[in-house]
Amino acid sequence: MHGDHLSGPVFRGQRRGFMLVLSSPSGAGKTTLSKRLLTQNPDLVLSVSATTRAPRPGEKHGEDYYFMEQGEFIAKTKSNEFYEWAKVFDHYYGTPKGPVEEALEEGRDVIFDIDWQGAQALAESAPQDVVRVFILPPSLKLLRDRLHKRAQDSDEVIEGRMNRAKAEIEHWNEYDYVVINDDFSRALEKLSQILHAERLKRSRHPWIEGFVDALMEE
Ligand SMILES: Nc1ncnc2c1ncn2[C@@H]1O[C@H](COP(=O)(O)OP(=O)(O)OP(=O)(O)O)[C@@H](O)[C@H]1O
Ligand SMILES: Nc1nc2c(ncn2[C@@H]2O[C@H](COP(=O)(O)O)[C@@H](O)[C@H]2O)c(=O)[nH]1
Repeated sequence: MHGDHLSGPVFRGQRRGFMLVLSSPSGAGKTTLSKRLLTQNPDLVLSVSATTRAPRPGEKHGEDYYFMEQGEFIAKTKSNEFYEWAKVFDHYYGTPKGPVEEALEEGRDVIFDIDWQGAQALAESAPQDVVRVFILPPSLKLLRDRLHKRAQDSDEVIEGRMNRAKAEIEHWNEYDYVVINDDFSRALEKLSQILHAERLKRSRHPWIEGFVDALMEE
């Protein structure tokens, strides 16, 4: 029965995966939201970025980021190993190509936590495969509070990130969806709804054409 292909492992390979891209000003909650979405959906793949910034307490190489020196990062840009890369808050960040391509070809959806520059680059390179979600904080005051409560950056770094917040927010209308992360559970539920609705889109299920043809022949 073809309808069974809409869920479960049989579904894999029936379609190419898509890229669920989350952006927001720093501290709005996209990392926390994406980690929870991944826990709820173990079939989703996280795109682990490379960065030249130093690890925060508790961050693990290969899990949160691939931490590397600037020289190694630049060499990788030259050998075309990134889908996209950008300078954000004085450090380099980039999306390694290999794991993302592999996951998409296996029909697995990949979640990204990247800035507006990265989101634009992905959407330009693969417009059919990219779903963009912008996460907004309820207010700039609460954004600052969250950055302080996270307690992982110096006051100077936090001020730098707050100074960039409006420049990031200016790109909100380039995104397919906007979610205000006020109540965390509600924001997570919205993100989950976006993921599941996108998975059901007709354009992602070319096999349905054959199913309808067969139906019409009955
Ligand atoms: N809805 C929420 N209400 C209150 N606190 C929240 C909410 N969502 C996330 N937070 C907290 O806000 C802080 C910042 O969240 P997070 O690190 O996920 O932001 P981010 O957008 O990924 O930031 P960055 O771009 O700097 O990586 C964390 O301490 C997180 O626990
Ligand atoms: N264009 C890209 N932006 C990225 C990537 N990985 C992370 N980011 C963005 O950088 C800032 C800062 O992140 P932080 O972990 O230092 O707080 C944030 O907006 C991320 O979304 C990437 O591969 N490409």
